[in-house]
Amino acid sequence: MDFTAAQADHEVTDRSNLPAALQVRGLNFYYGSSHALHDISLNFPERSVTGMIGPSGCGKSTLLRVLNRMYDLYPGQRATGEVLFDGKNILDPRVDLNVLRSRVGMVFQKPTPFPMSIYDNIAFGIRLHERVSRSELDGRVEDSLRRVALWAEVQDRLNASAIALSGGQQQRLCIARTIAIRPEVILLDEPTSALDPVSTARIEELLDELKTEFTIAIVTHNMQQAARCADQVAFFYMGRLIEVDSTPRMFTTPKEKQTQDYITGRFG
Ligand SMILES: Nc1ncnc2c1ncn2[C@@H]1O[C@H](COP(=O)(O)OP(=O)(O)OP(=O)(O)O)[C@@H](O)[C@H]1O
Repeated sequence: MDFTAAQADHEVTDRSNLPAALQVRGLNFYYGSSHALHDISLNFPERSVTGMIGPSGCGKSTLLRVLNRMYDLYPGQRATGEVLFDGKNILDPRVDLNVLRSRVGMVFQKPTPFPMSIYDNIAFGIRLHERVSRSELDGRVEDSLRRVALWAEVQDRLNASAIALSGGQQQRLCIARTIAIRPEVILLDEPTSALDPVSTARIEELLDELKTEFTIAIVTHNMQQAARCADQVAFFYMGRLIEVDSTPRMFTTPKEKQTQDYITGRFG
């Protein structure tokens, strides 16, 4: 891969010295008796993008779903170890999951707007977590839509159904919905895999802006995307974290042979 060309338009810097917003320590994860993640330890530096790459089935999405306890919705799935967020282990059963998920937001592969108006898609989550006046709500909706560069396209049809938006617009709406709640961390699971190249580029530009304020973790199959967007990249293989490093080092001088084989397209 031509790493320099992939990065040309994006600022990717070594932010690994920033304090970690999330610290994963000795994490193991099980789907029933199937051991899917093995002893993962990984820091997510604050106000940075961490890219998670690796072949299908290596555990990227599983790790992402641990970071906001999404797996808790499914019986038989369990995690051991620690994920420290603000000094507290979010795997602790006493953690309030509504609060956690308002602080650690998630955007999925397929855009998932609610079957309601564009305005209500954003307002819904805000109303769920806070008591705000109508004028403040209007301001928050507008601000969130502006942040994802959607305001100009939808300001005249805020009461129209979100389902009528294009796929790229829907995904930006889902990101707006997530940031409207003012989380600290945003998790994105292959957020552009269902989008065309123009919509993908817009989302990637957006991530560059959002990282000034939020800590971002993104799962991607697309190595050019990881090179363009991420400040650090973590490579997973068969449920293990093989290597994590700053993006330039990861793509130019990976330490492990498995990483090298993967990024040069020898498998995966
Ligand atoms: N609900 C489930 N029940 C049982 N096993 C599961 C479940 N979901 C995932 N797994 C298994 O856990 C492992 C990790 O899966 P995961 O979806 O995290 O991988 P991934 O790296 O995100 O893959 P992909 O890139 O294909 O999305 C795989 O072996 C998968 O088969």
